[in-house]
Amino acid sequence: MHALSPSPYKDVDQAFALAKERYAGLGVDVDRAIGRLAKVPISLHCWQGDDVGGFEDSGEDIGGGLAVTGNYPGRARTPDELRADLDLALSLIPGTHRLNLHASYAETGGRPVERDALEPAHFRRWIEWAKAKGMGMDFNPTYFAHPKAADGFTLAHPDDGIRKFWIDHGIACRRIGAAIGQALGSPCVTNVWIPDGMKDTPIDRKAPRQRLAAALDAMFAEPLDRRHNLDAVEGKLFGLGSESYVVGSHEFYLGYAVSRKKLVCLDAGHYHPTESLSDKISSVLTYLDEILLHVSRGVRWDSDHVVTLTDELESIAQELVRGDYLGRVHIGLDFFDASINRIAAWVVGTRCMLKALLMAMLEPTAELRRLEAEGNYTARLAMLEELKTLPFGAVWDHYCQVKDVPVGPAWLGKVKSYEAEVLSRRG
Ligand SMILES: C[C@H](O)[C@H](O)[C@@H](O)C(=O)CO
Ligand SMILES: [Mn+2]
Repeated sequence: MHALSPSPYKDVDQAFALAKERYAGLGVDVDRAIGRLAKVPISLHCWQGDDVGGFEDSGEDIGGGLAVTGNYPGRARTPDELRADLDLALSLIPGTHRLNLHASYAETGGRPVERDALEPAHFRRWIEWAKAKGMGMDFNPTYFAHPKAADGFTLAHPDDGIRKFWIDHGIACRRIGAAIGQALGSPCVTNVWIPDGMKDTPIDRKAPRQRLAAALDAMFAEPLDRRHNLDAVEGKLFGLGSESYVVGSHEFYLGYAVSRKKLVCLDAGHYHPTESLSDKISSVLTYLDEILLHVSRGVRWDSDHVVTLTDELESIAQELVRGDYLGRVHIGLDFFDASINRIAAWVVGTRCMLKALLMAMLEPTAELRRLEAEGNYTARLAMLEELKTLPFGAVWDHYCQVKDVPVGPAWLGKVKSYEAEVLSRRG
């Protein structure tokens, strides 16, 4: 037990010792699994903390076919509040992680700065904050909540001037991404998602896609050091108000990423409900060196519910571990829920992602592979079901304890105290 860990669970060590024996009986080295998990950063998205509001104070609606529901008190209203909330969330999640920031979270000293004129200096305080915590950062141009995106088109806009504005925003953001990556000594994944699409059946599906490809080429023209910045492109099946046609579909971006050597971003909420992100990982990694994940949870029309330990989350983690893909996959989260405590949402989602990875790392994969290769599908199925009730929780509790974060639901008490002392005082 970690000397500094005040845990209400006196039996964590004992349970861990028994669990370790159980896993060892299956040939699984629990300590190795824990060591592997500790090396996996999850990129926490800033936008869960303030309902995707950002700090531009432009008065614009979120737009872009995105919707945040709920009015739980305590939304972060300033960058300092958001950083304080993230500080608390990160203190309740085992391991060292990353921050995923949107361009609309710039700090411009109260002076409005247009998005095509943003510079690394506007993110200096975020970079300093991450550096002090030994964290890396990822970045996103913001193609919504802006008058020039009000008609639902940005990089595929038919108007040359508007398209140019958004290309220049992308150029500015790639430079900011590179500055972040250089400052923090870890490549920044700069992910492009645009809302462009149509509510009803378009006549011309072709021209907007041709404009988007050309706009992306112009935006990506400047070569940047891959040690500092990695470009990613994120597709989507539909959005609110773009139900019939999305210019940047999955197929569009997969083709773009393969032909231009970019990362594709797979968002778990962006496919037809009968499709699963987990099945796409090994397909796209056959052709791409690296990808970005936006781990989310789609529920009916909404693509962005808080991540929980679902079968699909377990499958995603299994694919990453079984395929030995962790060095090629950047794991980010993407959800926004304003109906519950926003810090708790980060903690639940990130802890679930880590739990799923740990479960996958505790799998006797070599043995399961052997059964499959022998065609022994009966034993494969039986083993997969038996593995589900192994004492995984005891290993997770031990991991939280050695990483000096609360074991079990004890973290919720810290969030509730912060809610009473800090969040409830926000207007
Ligand atoms: C706020 C993000 O950029 C956004 O969620 C995007 O990644 C997305 O998934 C849009 O549906
Ligand atoms: Mn996403």
